[in-house]
Formats: sequence, C-alpha cells, structure tokens
Amino acid sequence: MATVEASGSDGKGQGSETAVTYYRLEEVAKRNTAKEIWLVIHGRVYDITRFLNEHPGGEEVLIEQAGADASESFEDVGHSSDAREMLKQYYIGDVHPSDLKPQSGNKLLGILDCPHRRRCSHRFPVSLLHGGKQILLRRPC
Ligand code: HEM
Repeated sequence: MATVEASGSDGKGQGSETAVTYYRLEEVAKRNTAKEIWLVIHGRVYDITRFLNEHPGGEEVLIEQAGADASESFEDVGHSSDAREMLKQYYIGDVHPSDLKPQSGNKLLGILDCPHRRRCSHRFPVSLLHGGKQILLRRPC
C-alpha cells in the first residue's frame, strides 16, 4: 500500500489536494474470503465486506469476484445510478498506477521532470484518473 499526494483541479481554477491510497493488485487479491472482501471496479478499490449481506443481487456474485477486477460484471448487470452512488461508501483507494491496464480515461499521459529539478532528478508519471482530474504521483524529494 502507498499513500501519495494527489493534486486535482475542479475545472474552475480552484485546485484541491487529497491523499489517495494506492493498492497493488496482489494485495487486493488476498482479500478474497467472506471474512474480508475487496474488489476493483474501474481502477478503484472497494472493501465490500460489510455490504455482502445487503447486496440486492446476493452475496454469491460478490464472493465470485472477490479480490479481483469486477468492472465488467458490474457493468454487465447494468447497475442503476443508485448502485453507483453506493459504491462511494466502500471506496478505500485506487489501484496502483503500475497495475492499471492502459485504457481510455485512465491512461498514463507521460513522465514529467520534477519541478524541483535544480535540486534533484526525480521524475513522476502524470495520469488521468478520477474522472479527468490530473494526478501527479510525487516521490519525496
Ligand atoms: C460494491 C459493488 C456493488 C454495489 C454497490 C452493487 C449494488 C447493487 C444494487 C443497488 C442492486 C439493485 C439494482 C440496482 O439498483 O442496480 C444490485 C443488483 C445486482 N447486482 Fe450488484 N452491486 C455491486 C457489485 C456487483 C457485482 C460485482 C456483481 C457481479 C455480477 C453484481 C451483480 C448484481 C446482480 C446480479 C443484481 C441483481 C440484478 C437484478 O435482479 O435485476 N453486483 N447491485
């Protein structure tokens, strides 16, 4: 697990800063028992352990997807906007960028030099996550 600073803009010229926790897929994959269930939907990680008994589609389908990327099956069902809204309650972080499959809306845009490059030579990837917000992945420098 890694927590990094994420810088985003709401498009109105006002920046916002939130800490995002990143999880490697191998870490998510370990949470695959009825005692603890995590799954990934569209690059985001959800801890749905306490939702198992409440899921209108039953717990079986969730257990089948436990520890894995459930984006496709989530979409195949045609979940309502209420269901999408419910997801927020179980959000715990994002899939680590190194584990993201390149796809539109979630793609790595490039590698930028660290703005402090007079003092250091760090570089960091710039990707589009969170509905188009630009995320700068910084290493301490
Ligand atoms: C945390 C993630 C999920 C949430 C919050 C969620 C929420 C819901 C909700 C609220 C419904 C009621 C119908 C609706 O409003 O769309 C529903 C139905 C259903 N869900 Fe999920 N769901 C999740 C994940 C999944 C996954 C991964 C599957 C995998 C196949 C799944 C399969 C189903 C099925 C089969 C139904 C029943 C559809 C029906 O009877 O018409 N759900 N879910």
